[in-house]
Amino acid sequence: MKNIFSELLERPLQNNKLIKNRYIIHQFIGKGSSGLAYKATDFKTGQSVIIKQLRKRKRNDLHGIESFQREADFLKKLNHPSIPSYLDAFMDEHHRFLVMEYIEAPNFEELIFHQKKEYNERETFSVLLNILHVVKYFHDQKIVHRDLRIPNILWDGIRPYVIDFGLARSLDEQNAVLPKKEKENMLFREISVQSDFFALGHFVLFLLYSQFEPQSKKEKSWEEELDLSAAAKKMIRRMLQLDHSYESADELMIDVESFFFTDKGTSVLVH
Ligand SMILES: Nc1ncnc2c1ncn2[C@@H]1O[C@H](COP(=O)(O)OP(=O)(O)OP(=O)(O)O)[C@@H](O)[C@H]1O
Repeated sequence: MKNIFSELLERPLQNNKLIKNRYIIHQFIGKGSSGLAYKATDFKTGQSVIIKQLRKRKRNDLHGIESFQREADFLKKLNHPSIPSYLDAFMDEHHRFLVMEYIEAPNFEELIFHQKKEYNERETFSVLLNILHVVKYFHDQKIVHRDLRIPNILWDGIRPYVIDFGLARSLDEQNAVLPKKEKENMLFREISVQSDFFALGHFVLFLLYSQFEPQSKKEKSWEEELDLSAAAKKMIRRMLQLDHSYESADELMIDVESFFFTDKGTSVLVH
């Protein structure tokens, strides 16, 4: 009960509030499972930033603090134009905060469901290839994201951006004991590169379904509903681990690249 009330009473910080004598809050963006997010300006540098604030109910919870800390550590370690740069982390008497570069781009949830963008097969796999360059970068650093869902991938029309490393883990922790709720969702949450490909399989299906218009009320599988090339089906089946799974981002990238040399996929390569 206490948690429900403290959650309801957890009011976001007010616009124009100054924190750490440095950051001015402009806009409350939303509440996620672990924190509240704000758009702000660092008035020392003039830069737009995102400030994440650990939720009240998580601030004494070891898992909550650890995952907040992990996200800060991974962002510090990663240095890539498609991943927000780590800027700062600090505590005041009530809260923990993480500050990162603000990325001006809509996410795929916004693009598909609000802007009603549609993606055909070639466009979908072109977007995927661009994302795989980023995924390869962090997999090479032995980091798996474990939450590559449409709200966590942003797109400015040229470049993808991967945000929210709150569930990311190091591949060195492959034998770590996962919380029970993560165990129930092993294909998404396993500490392995395959869990990121599994999530990307679902990501690809979200993009492909943007063009889909149901012909009947009968529920069918994606393979029956979508009119896909054999190459596309094969890649998605492997990402979803219905057939033997991909071992690395390189292996998947080779398949995506060769898809563009088949009839269906001429030259929409954007890097
Ligand atoms: N670097 C960034 N640039 C722009 N917007 C961002 C950035 N990081 C986060 N956001 C925005 O803030 C929202 C919340 O951030 P994030 O997903 O990292 O928080 P979370 O608490 O882990 O949320 P969830 O539980 O939904 O995964 C995102 O949906 C996104 O719209």
